[in-house]
Amino acid sequence: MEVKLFKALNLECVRGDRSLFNGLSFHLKAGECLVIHGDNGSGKTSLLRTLVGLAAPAAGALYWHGRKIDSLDEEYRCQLIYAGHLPGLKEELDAEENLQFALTLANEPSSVSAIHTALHQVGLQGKENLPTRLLSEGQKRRVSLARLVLQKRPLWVLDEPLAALDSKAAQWVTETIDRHLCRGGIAAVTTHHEMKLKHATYHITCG
Ligand SMILES: Nc1ncnc2c1ncn2[C@@H]1O[C@H](COP(=O)(O)OP(=O)(O)OP(=O)(O)O)[C@@H](O)[C@H]1O
Repeated sequence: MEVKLFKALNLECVRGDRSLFNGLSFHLKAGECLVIHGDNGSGKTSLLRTLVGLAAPAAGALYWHGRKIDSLDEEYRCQLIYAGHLPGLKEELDAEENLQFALTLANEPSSVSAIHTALHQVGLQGKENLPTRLLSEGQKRRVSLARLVLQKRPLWVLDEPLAALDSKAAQWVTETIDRHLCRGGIAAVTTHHEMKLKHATYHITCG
C-alpha cells in the first residue's frame, strides 16, 4: 500500500478580504514533488507559508504521516526545511556564520569543514568569510540553499529557489532536489521557471 506522507485536504487561504484558493487537496508520498506555478500575487507564497505552519488555513487541514500538523507543531517543524522568498541572511555575518547560525537555530549544528564543503558545492569557494552584504543576490540565494545539503530533513518547502540564479546554479538546485526525492524525500516548490525534475512531480497552478 502506498503511504501518503504529506496530505492537504480542502485547503482554503484568505488574505485580506480575498480568498486566494479553496478546495486545494494533494497527497504526496516519498520521492514526490509538488511544483506550484501561478502569476504574481496568485497565492504561491501564502500556500507555502500554510504548508509549513506559519499561517493557518481558513479551511481544510494538513497532515504529516497521518497527523494534523497543528497537533505536531515543533515535531513537524523539525521535519522540514523552509527556504522562503528572501534568502533570510544576516547582512553583517559572512556566509559561514550565517549557515552556522541557521543550523544552530535548527538544532543541527555542523562543522566548519562541512559548511565549507557545502559552500564549495554552491560555487562560493573563496567567499566563505565575506560579509553577506557584499554578495550578489544570486550568491545570497546560494548561501541560503547550501542548507539543503547540510540539513537532513524529509520535507523541503522552497519558495522560488531558482530566483536570481544563473543556469549552472539552477541546474545544481534541480539536481539537488532530484537527489532528495531519490532518497525518499518530499518537496513542495514554487517557481516561475521550468524545472525539469526526473522524479514524480505534480503541478498545480494558483489563482
Ligand atoms: N497579510 C496579508 N494581508 C492582505 N493581503 C495579503 C497578505 N499577505 C499576502 N497578501 C496578498 O495575497 C496575495 C498573494 O500573495 P502571495 O505572496 O502569496 O503571492 P505569490 O503568488 O507568491 O506572488 P509572487 O509570484 O509575486 O511571489 C497578494 O495579492 C498579496 O498582496
